[in-house]
Amino acid sequence: MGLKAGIVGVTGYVGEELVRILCRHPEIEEIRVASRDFVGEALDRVFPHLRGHVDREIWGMEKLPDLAAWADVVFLALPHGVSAPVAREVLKRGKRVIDLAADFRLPDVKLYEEWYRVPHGAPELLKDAVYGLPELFRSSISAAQLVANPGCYPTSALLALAPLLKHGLVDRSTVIVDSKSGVSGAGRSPSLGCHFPECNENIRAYGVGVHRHTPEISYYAGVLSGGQVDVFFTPHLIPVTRGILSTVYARMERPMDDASLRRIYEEFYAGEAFVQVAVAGEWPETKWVLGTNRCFLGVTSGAERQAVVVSAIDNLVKGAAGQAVQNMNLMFGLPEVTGLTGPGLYP
Ligand SMILES: NC(=O)C1=CN([C@@H]2O[C@H](COP(=O)(O)OP(=O)(O)OC[C@H]3O[C@@H](n4cnc5c(N)ncnc54)[C@H](OP(=O)(O)O)[C@@H]3O)[C@@H](O)[C@H]2O)C=CC1
Ligand SMILES: CC(=O)N[C@@H](CCC(=O)OP(=O)(O)O)C(=O)O
Repeated sequence: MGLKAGIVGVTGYVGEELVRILCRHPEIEEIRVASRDFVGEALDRVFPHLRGHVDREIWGMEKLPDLAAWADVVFLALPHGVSAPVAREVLKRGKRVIDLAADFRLPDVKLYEEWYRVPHGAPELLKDAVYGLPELFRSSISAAQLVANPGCYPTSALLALAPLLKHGLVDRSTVIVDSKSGVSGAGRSPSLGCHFPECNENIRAYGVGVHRHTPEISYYAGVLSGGQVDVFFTPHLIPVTRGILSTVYARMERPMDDASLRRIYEEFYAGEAFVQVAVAGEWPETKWVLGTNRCFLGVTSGAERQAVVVSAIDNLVKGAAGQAVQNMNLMFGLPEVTGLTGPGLYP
């Protein structure tokens, strides 16, 4: 097909992961990249592991109009608040945008500004944005000009919750999402909390009760179930580089044995290339998904009518760059798995 892909924010972890995936994608003809710092540098000087694979100069943000005019699709791996006006510039030139930040994930400006505490940079575009979680919202993605790639925690939580919610199996008044993330989830810019002596050999909850992924999980859980879902979400930082493990708890409306619940999950995700339901007695681990676009789910129903679902993803792949490429494949009519297959890293 020969697609031209632009990546803005290439010097971050998500931008780099996009390059890593797209440079092996058989339908990508060329990649051009932009960022704020390192302008004029060769990308393979910033990331020597890309040497011999992608040989590009990093453009500054002033070249955005050129990038947009040239590209078929532009990925925005920028912080929230920064990406919305950039999306507007690209869309103005008739090109497709996949935004990996949070600017277009929530349904309205009020909710966004309440949780993100910054003014929305392009509110007029919200109505056109499509939430890019393919396994749950596939039909609207292919025609979209603007895709809001989901947050990493919401991806892990919503894939775990969807069968329960779609089938009306659980009490929607108390859904608990307990998540652990590796430190790459916080991006490449140094911060005290991610400094090695602070986060190594340590586990800490953060954003308790106020994390900005809470409304994203609640809103799309509500869309899936057709009613309000009260989500209690707590993320934790753990001393690994990549990976998210989310454990989701909900009270079942009626008793159901393990095998029946697992069958519901297997049927729900039958035919999905990237969602695997673990066999009985297996509990997903982050090492099962590292470097892959997979989500591994383990499920059980306990004696007290509780459903417990364990969900493992790689935050940078299914939680970000891989899912964005999955969305690109859908938007351009390519097989959804193109450029995203193959086993991950182990150990
Ligand atoms: N890390 C993860 O696991 C996930 C991240 N995301 C989201 O993806 C986006 C990128 O995340 P991540 O790669 O981790 O973040 P990083 O902090 O690693 O990278 C951010 C990138 O944005 C650039 N940038 C920052 N500010 C500006 C600006 N004002 N103008 C232009 N460029 C700017 C940075 O450039 P420079 O190097 O020049 O400062 C860098 O290239 C964020 O919105 C994040 O929330 C989503 C899912 C998962
Ligand atoms: C470990 C860690 O810090 N994780 C990040 C998740 C980043 C992310 O994916 O969030 P957005 O794309 O919604 O900004 C956090 O909790 O803010």
